[in-house]
Amino acid sequence: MHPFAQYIDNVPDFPKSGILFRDVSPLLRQKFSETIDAMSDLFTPDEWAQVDHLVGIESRGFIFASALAYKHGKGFVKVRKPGKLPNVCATIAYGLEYGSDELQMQKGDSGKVIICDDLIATGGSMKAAADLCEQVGYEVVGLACLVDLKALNDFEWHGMRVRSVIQYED
Ligand SMILES: O=P(O)(O)OC[C@H]1O[C@H](OP(=O)(O)OP(=O)(O)O)[C@H](O)[C@@H]1O
Ligand SMILES: Nc1ncnc2[nH]cnc12
Repeated sequence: MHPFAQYIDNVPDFPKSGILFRDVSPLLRQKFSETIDAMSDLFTPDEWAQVDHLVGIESRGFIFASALAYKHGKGFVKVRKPGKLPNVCATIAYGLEYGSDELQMQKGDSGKVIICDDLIATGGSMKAAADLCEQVGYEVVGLACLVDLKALNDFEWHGMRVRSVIQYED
């Protein structure tokens, strides 16, 4: 087990019956810099050099995308839940482990992006974000999560796998 796992709370039946919620809040409280550095290490210096922006998926993805953008001197781009962004260019409905929702983006440019989130479960949120990035004009060159619930997905997008720091196999 990854040493960070001791700082992740496993909460049964949250937010719905049958969901085992992996709460990374204690890890962020106690090991924030180390966590961001570990996500940074998912990509080589050469890979970082070609990136223009970090994309964060609202809301927990904002934490990681913004910290990595600052660390690497890159731009920060938001994927948001409906009704929060002006000048929306694209909207996608999606399903996630415990519900369904929509994500939205503003028009992008031709920049290369890495999409960040705290956790991938079914992959619904990550797929929606990657499809949105493509629709609004970005080139997706990386997908990154702190936690991958591997039993719930075999996710890839256009042949690209998600890189993660911590994996749960069951
Ligand atoms: O792989 P999936 O099945 O799509 O689930 C993963 C998503 O679920 C959580 O977001 P949530 O929508 O709960 O929003 P939050 O970040 O605002 O808590 C998490 O932060 C991921 O974005
Ligand atoms: N099991 C889970 N724990 C934490 N966040 C989640 N988002 C979707 N599924 C989740």
